[in-house]
Amino acid sequence: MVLGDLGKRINRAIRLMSDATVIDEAVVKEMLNEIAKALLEADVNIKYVAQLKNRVLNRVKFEELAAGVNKRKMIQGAVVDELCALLDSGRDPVPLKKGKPNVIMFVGLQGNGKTTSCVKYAHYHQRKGWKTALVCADTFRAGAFDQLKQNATKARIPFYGSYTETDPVKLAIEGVNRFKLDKFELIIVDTSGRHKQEKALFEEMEQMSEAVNPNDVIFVMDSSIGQAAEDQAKAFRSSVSVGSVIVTKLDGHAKGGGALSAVSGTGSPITFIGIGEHMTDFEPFNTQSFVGRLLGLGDISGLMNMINEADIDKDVYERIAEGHFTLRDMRDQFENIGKLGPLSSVMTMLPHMQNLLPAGKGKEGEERVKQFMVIMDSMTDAELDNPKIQFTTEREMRVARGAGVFPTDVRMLLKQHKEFAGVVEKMGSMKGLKNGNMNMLGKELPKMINPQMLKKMGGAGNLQSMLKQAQQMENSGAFKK
Ligand SMILES: Nc1nc2c(ncn2[C@@H]2O[C@H](COP(=O)(O)OP(=O)(O)OP(=O)(O)O)[C@@H](O)[C@H]2O)c(=O)[nH]1
Repeated sequence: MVLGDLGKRINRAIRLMSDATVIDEAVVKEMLNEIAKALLEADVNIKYVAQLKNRVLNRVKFEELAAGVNKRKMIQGAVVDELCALLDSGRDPVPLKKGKPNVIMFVGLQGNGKTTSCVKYAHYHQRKGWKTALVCADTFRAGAFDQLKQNATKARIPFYGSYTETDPVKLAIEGVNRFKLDKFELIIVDTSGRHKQEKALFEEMEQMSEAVNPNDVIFVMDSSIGQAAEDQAKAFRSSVSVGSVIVTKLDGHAKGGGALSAVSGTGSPITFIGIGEHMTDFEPFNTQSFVGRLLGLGDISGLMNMINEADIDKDVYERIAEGHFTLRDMRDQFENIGKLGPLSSVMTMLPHMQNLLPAGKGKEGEERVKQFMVIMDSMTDAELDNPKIQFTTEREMRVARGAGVFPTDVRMLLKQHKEFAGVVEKMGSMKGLKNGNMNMLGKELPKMINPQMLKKMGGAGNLQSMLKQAQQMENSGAFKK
């Protein structure tokens, strides 16, 4: 999870408070001091940290609390709400209009991730069905057009640019007009940056904005500058009408929390975050979801949206409900998860699941899943489709050779499959599960899971509440079949 350490420290402070025999003002103050320390180390401005502490304390008036009130839950809720408030700009982003040409201009300093984010943004919307195109109006940095061209080609996004034209405004107008004629719905204009905020950059931005009349201006900012983001965001806002912000490089910076809160403090909504160099290392930003994942509480509604949007094979869930789980089903499952997004991100959407992936090990888990898929690709159809398959040592060695791995890797895969298949078989024998009886599943599933793993998932209670949330989402029609 992005900012995993910050989340873990806040979580630990909340847990210590919850474990205290008596929860009084002193215990709550101690918890808030720990949370404040963690936030300050993430470079959150001291003024916001003090505000958060005061607001939580004001909400928990001990002398006025009625008997029987669940103090732990109430205090936890207050902390979550105030963390959300810390990241909430109070303003909605500019909505995009389907079926119309939306011109979006990207601005930011050089090297902050503007070009990369333009392509990620285009790719994200293209996957959601928007007719999207890119215009490279960065004539300042040599190589900017090549970078955009290469990435746009990889993502199959139409683009416009020139190696010879030196006037960025002229280029932008030509590109936007061409794509408007072709009825593109999202026309993204990448503009030049500079190493620092300087007159020439702001003048160019103003001219460009007047010329292409954008529906939205997105400011791209590197999170590594922490709370200094406030001044940068204000400077850009005073020059062009910035509608929203994309905060990049949150994958590697301890100061990310400071940057996010500082930007929100300027009143510009953060719409996306960049969490790596790859095209899919890009996530929509929503305060509730972000705080939920930061604290390991999960984001079931975000996960359901991802599942609905991804083109995944849902038949495998039917087979599981019937109690069958072959190696091919396991392969399909891995493929489905891969379609949702990076494994490390998907895991944080499930409550307490990030505990299963130790800090910084998300990529390792992803590599392991990829390796398992290569191993399964070296098996025969008969092996993949027989739920009770037994491998001889000879076959294990042959499959390992075919996949270019060690026989121990093959054995590890078979062991995992056997464990899953066992749970699935027991689930299949439970009457009512096929009709989606989550209550029954909530009671029975904890008995089938290895106790250590169950503990890491937050215990039986958490598993039940997770299933309940999923059921509520399903009942509300959020999960389309
Ligand atoms: N780790 C990480 N790297 C990123 C992220 N976003 C961008 N980068 C990297 O940051 C570097 C600079 O990104 P660019 O997109 O070229 O920056 P730019 O703002 O367009 O720069 P100019 O075009 O010169 O203004 C590249 O190496 C990117 O791969 C991110 O979210 N995480």
